[in-house]
Amino acid sequence: MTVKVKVKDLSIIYDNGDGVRDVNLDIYENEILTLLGPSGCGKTTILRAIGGFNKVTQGSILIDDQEITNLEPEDRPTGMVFQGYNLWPHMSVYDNLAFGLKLRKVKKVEIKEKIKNVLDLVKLPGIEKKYPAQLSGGQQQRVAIARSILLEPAVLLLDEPFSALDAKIRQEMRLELKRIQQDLNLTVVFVTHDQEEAMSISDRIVVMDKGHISQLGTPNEIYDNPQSQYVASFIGAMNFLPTETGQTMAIRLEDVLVGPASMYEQKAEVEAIMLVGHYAILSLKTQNNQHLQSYVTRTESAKYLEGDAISYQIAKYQMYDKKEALQ
Ligand SMILES: Nc1ncnc2c1ncn2[C@@H]1O[C@H](COP(=O)(O)OP(=O)(O)OP(=O)(O)O)[C@@H](O)[C@H]1O
Repeated sequence: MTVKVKVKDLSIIYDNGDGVRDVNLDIYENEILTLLGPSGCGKTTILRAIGGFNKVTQGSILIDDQEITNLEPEDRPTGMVFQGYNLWPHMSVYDNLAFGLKLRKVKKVEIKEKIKNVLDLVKLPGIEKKYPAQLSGGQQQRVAIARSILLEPAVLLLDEPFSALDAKIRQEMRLELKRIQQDLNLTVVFVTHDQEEAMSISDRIVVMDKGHISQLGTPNEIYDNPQSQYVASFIGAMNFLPTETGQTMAIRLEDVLVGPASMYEQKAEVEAIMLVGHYAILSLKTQNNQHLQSYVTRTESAKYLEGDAISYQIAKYQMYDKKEALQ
């Protein structure tokens, strides 16, 4: 795999001491790499540094083996889309899209052609004459992405681009982005604090915690093998049970198998049944008064009532040292 962006020993320390420290990261060509973590963990700081919007305290950033650490944003082969839609409200979609191309002295007929093609790509054909205020949030964000793509960046940087959109449009936009990225073979660095979003669009995810990388891996690697309790708590749903040895046992909800009272060795009582669309979450109280949750199908959930005696088995779990505080 070709390394497109290399982040080497990068530290960015703000005046108040916050920031990111000693970040090392290789981003491959044609991948969507997501920086994921809670607010303030340093995702945006890294993304902005790649785009040239943050002063680097130490370390370097290379794109296609060329050092770009101190270049101005406009001199880098990157395109950035921010949280808001950042279209110019007084300009038509056409003028918004044409702006960067005109600066690059692209010929008028060519600009027209490129804008037509990119609007087809983001599935908004024929909206050249509209103004941003006449578009929905999702449409505006597609235009913002189209504007970045038009300049053919080597790397597309997206900072929570869908966070202002409602859940359904957000999901559609994820699929759209994945399609566009594959159509154009783009290298994308994506920032989000939404683990579901990260899981669904990324080739690889960087889970961040307080200015450093906690874990880097494919969505499956991170889901199946979280290397710390912090990562385990951040990705997907988990049961955390304290053990007698002072460690914490982490169990995915799908790894708690439940059945009638005689089925498994471990016994429990049904505390609550919560329907969540096509499946349900069964809450159990174990014999030593611990609480466990399990995913069951709707059909399965209909077999139980609160207070029923049932049995369970833990199919898979991981142990973490208690020393590591849950965040
Ligand atoms: N310009 C700045 N000056 C001082 N501190 C800053 C500045 N920008 C960010 N920080 C601090 O640096 C840390 C990392 O911030 P950053 O914006 O990168 O986090 P984030 O993970 O992107 O968070 P969010 O999801 O809220 O955007 C935070 O503690 C933040 O308060």
